[in-house]
Amino acid sequence: MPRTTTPPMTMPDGASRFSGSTGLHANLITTFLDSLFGPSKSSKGGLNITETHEVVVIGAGVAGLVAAKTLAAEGKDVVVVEAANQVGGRVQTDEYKGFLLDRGFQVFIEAYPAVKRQLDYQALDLQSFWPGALVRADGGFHTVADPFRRPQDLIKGLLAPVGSLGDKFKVGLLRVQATLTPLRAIFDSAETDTLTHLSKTKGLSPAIIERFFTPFYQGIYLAPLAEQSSRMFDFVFRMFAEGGISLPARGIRAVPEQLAATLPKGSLQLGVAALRVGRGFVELSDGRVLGAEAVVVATEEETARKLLKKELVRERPKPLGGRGSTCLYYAVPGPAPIREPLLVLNGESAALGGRPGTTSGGAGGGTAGVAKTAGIRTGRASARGAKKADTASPSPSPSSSRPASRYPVNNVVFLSNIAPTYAPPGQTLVSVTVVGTPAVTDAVLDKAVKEQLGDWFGREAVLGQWELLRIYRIPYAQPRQVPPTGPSFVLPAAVDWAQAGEGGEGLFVAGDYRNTATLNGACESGERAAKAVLAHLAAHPPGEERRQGIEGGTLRKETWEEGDGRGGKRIPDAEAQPSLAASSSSTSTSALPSRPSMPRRSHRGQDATEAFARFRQENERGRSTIQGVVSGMEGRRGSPIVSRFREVSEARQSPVVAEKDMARARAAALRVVAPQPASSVVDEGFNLSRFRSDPDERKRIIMDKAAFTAPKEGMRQMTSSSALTPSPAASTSATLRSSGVRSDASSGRESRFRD
Ligand SMILES: Cc1cc2nc3c(=O)[nH]c(=O)nc-3n(C[C@H](O)[C@H](O)[C@H](O)COP(=O)(O)OP(=O)(O)OC[C@H]3O[C@@H](n4cnc5c(N)ncnc54)[C@H](O)[C@@H]3O)c2cc1C
Repeated sequence: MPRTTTPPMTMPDGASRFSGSTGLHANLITTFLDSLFGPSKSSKGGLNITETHEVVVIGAGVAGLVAAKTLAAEGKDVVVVEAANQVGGRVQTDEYKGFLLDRGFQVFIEAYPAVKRQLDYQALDLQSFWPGALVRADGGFHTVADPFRRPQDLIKGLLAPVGSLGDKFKVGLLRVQATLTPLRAIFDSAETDTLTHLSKTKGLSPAIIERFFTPFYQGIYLAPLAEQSSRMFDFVFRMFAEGGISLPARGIRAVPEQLAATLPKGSLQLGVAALRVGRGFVELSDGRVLGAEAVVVATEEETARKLLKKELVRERPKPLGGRGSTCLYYAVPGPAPIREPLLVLNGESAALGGRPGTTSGGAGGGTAGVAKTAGIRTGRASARGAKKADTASPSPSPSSSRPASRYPVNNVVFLSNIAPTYAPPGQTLVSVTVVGTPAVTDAVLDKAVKEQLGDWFGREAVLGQWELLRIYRIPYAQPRQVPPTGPSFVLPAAVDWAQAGEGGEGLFVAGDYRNTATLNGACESGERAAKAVLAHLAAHPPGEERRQGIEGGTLRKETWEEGDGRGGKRIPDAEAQPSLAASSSSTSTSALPSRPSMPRRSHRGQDATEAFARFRQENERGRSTIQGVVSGMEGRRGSPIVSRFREVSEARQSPVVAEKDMARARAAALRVVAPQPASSVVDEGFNLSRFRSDPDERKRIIMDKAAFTAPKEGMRQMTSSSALTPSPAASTSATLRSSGVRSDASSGRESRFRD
């Protein structure tokens, strides 16, 4: 790909008149102002970069939030763009009539290692399930508890008609083995499907598979056991053995909300979708184009494949596809018919005609059956389940005479038994999970569910008192993970377009489809993407991706105005003022990299010019503190530009800088305190772009003591030997040190500013 030349940089009114060292200062200051004032514009190749960041993350699901959190914690200037109006992606909770309704029944598995690293469990106020389940079989409910954690239920468990004594012994062994197997070994192990794994490898009987493992794991995988990797079974089984399952008291949405709360203020942009992604830029649905050193695409697989076509398609020619689930919520007056905080499983799968070796199982067959009764087409997986269920041999259980079509439920939970906060006082919240998304009306589904649960909990109560609150149909709840997943179970975090000769370095991916289809997989892939981004940023000087990623072309005569709070909107060419690029004739400006220019309209442009002029005056008097500029502009207190200035100024001068200001202040400091060469160097054509990108150039300038002017107040000249290190990361930290930023050695973060 041809390297594009750097276009002339546009300057705010007045700035282009400066030349020589003043001109350079002007450029540095303009750069600084850009970093302070947010959206501004640079034109390149028909793309108008409206603001720039070190990293843009696309998607505020758990994976994107973890990536952003990790990067922000390292002091990176990161922005997250999210198409929806809230964070969390698939992890959502709605409040309705005083109930907390998670969008689809989900559980919080406490042992997940990456989840543990990322979340503060205490703050989530986790409300626990009892370890085990209540299995509906043979017309009654039977407790199957984890004897290691609820030994008091051991006898009940042994007596339950859910498999033989031999089965129960084998499950105990399986549990011990699981905790002794390293996680890595699980994902490296020979792989088959879960049904074969349980029946053939582990030697479990059809009874325990059908009555316990099928509804339990089908509720997790949202797919028949025959379509799920045995590695996933071993992983999740181990997680259950190691820790509890629970729900945050405020609903599952507390998970992404906690992650989002760690991000710097202003770094989340909701309700704006990424339309196009390339090396160094992201084009958004509101018309803006963000420039970035690195871009993390943390959407679901389908969108990621649209945004990053070539590489993801080559990586996996066909997408994994998704699995759906349907969740019905009911309000029940008074207490629940079952008081224990337990998951209730439909162990009557035998009644549905399922058997090991088929893919039926309780809900799979039932779901399709509902649709079949209603004469409506279902999704492929459900239909397959129905076919097998219909042809299987009948069970000897008392329920066997019932037609499968009437029994869609996979599992039921009286959620307010687990977390009383999920229901208003005096009421019970019931969640009912149906695997898949049956193509039947809500009324048909509600009727089928109530009929089944009427048999379980009493027809009069269920049909007469249970009020349907909402039905959530989620066609894409999880990516499918059908064996063989092979060595690519965990996919790489970086998209190496450069390798393909297409210059795509700086593009990264995250999401549960690149790992296990769980919260843990999402967290882990977010962590890995962030790690890859950090390595990339350390190896590539700032500006490189943006400069190289946007192909050459003509400058668009467009400008921007403020107004929508997200960086403004386009003003048609005809209304645009004459291009500033044309009036920017200074030699020094043309030598600069593709920094965004200041918008020229309204108070913002005036303020920028005024701030700049004020800054210059202060600078000449050796008082180039930002505070000086702010105090000089007291009269314009109401103006957003002044308050923004003040905010950053205060952050920079306070002894302890809040996390939220760190990234922006760091970026600002990097630009402002870049060494200011004397006029001789400027005359040679000091090139900030080259200074940033070319280690030799940087070294040359730094080594040439004569090339420096005396540092101004509040800015220290770089003297430490580490400042000479050609690595951009080292240069950055030296620069920060020179500006009074103390680096916290243990965390690698800058933790403090001083003037
Ligand atoms: C019903 C249900 C039950 C589940 N149960 C469990 C469970 O019990 N345990 C468990 O561990 N996991 C469970 N999961 C899975 C878990 O929730 C997911 O694995 C995880 O949330 C995926 O996170 P993600 O960040 O990879 O993707 P997502 O959450 O899908 O996030 C992707 C984000 O990208 C955004 N986006 C998409 N396109 C664009 C664009 N062009 N521009 C900007 N933004 C865009 C989306 O709006 C979304 O916010 C369940 C999921 C569901 C739905």
